[in-house]
Amino acid sequence: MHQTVHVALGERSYDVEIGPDLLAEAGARIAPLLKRPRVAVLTDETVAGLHLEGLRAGLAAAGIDMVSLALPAGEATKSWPHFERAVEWLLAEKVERRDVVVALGGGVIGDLAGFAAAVLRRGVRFVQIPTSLLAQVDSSVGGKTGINAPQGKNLIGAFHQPSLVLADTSVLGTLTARDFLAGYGEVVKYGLLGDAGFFDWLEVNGPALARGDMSARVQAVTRSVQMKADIVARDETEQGDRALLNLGHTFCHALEAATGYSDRLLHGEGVAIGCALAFELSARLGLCSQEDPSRVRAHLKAMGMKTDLADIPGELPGAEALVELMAQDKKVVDGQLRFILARGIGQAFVTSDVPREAVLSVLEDALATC
Ligand SMILES: O=C(O)C(=O)C[C@@H](O)[C@H](O)[C@H](O)COP(=O)(O)O
Repeated sequence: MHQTVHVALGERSYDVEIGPDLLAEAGARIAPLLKRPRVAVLTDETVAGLHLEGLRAGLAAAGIDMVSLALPAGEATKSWPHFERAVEWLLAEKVERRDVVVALGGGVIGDLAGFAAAVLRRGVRFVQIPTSLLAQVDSSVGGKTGINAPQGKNLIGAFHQPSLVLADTSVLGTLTARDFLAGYGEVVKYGLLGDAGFFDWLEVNGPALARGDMSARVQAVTRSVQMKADIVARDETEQGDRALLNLGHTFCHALEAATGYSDRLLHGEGVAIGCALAFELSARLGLCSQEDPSRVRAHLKAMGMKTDLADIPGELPGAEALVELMAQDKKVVDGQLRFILARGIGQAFVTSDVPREAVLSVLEDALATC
């Protein structure tokens, strides 16, 4: 059942291994990268309780020692204080330039550990062991690392590719339903941005995925990672096409900032709502038919996911304030915001030709239902 996706980036190329029970094989798979049999593992407290001993045993089976630091779970950890703590710990552990840092966790840990590895002694290698669906299909692949700033999401960071990604699909079984569905938001994104057939497949197989069907999970993770690998190989540093992977994220990042990176809205939940809004905006601009946003929302709802701004608990700021938050988006060029819109399901494209009034009107209508 194991699959391998190769990310072709010249001397920065690496494999993404996907399948059940990979944690037990971690030592054998990481060993070829090591100059000495020792790794430093960054993780979070929740994941540590569930999977750190499994990783320790997998490494020990290949004679590899590990030291570990567990940070608090949650998006608030992607911030300067925890980043500083992680870097200082790696220095205290005397992690050397030829050593390997391991990120064991979801997107927060992967992004933070990757950024720590990028700056430690001006760059050490790192291995991603993503434990959430979101991290397996998205954040562990492609080398975007970083932390959030008070001004916005992921505003401080570096491109730093991992040397290997081990996506153990068995560990998805320990996710809460909420976390699994948040990650599913990123899976749906791939169908929406570039593969209508995959979206059709998800409409049929999404419920089986959520129930834990391992073969469906491996298939969905592999298709998602393959799509991401192809895009990243064409455009590693987001000069063009890579921005397609940002479908739904312009709205999402503004909503995450507006909710204070709190438990009110998980990143993947914001992506799902953001994709629904991006399709609504596309339909209103006459780019796609009105059936497309309806179909997107129908599938998200059928999966029991957050779809509307009304699904976010607590107060939200007004439409003007949300658009203002978007001004910090990394896709802004010469002060002009760029959006990922769609001509249909599977047909996303990047454009700066979006009237501010159209964005405001989509948001005002969405806020009116809150
Ligand atoms: O890898 C990418 O490129 C993406 O845009 C994938 C996104 O799903 C991911 O959330 C990414 O971290 C967002 O990047 P950002 O540059 O918009 O912060």
